[in-house]
Amino acid sequence: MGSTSDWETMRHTAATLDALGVAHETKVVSAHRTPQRLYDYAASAADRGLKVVIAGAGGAAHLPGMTASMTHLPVLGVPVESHALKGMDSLLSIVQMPGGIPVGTLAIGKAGAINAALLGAAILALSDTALSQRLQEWRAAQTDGVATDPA
Ligand SMILES: Nc1c(C(=O)O)ncn1[C@@H]1O[C@H](COP(=O)(O)O)[C@@H](O)[C@H]1O
Repeated sequence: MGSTSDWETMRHTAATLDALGVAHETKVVSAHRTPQRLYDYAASAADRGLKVVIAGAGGAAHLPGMTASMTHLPVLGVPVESHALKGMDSLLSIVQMPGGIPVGTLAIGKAGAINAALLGAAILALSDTALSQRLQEWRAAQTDGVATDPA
């Protein structure tokens, strides 16, 4: 994530990955404030054994796109809700990538943070049958938890 202030949103990604039993690391890396850290992180990600990168950032959210430019791993972008523009700036700056360098863009805020974890897990589950089973169980539990009555 681009800042420690994004953790309030991105903790939902981490919590969902924990619930699914997906190993992960959490780091603060900013394309703007720590460009060398971003370069080192993105350029070494695949060699370090990472499989998917989830990048959350707000405002002028260049982090996901710049990460995607330096790794061939799938990059999922979470637009963190900004104060001034309610995350529309984050969304548009993540989703409008030039052709050739894709970022899989999720929804603004908490829902996007949760869904990034679920989508990342689904990618990993293509080659991990135990994770695929856990993901299906998670989905079934969610379905079971939806009430039929509103109150
Ligand atoms: N969008 C980016 C990038 C980046 O894209 O590299 N680095 C920090 N930020 C964002 O700035 C916002 C405000 O950060 P502060 O709360 O630290 O001022 C955060 O949402 C962060 O993701």
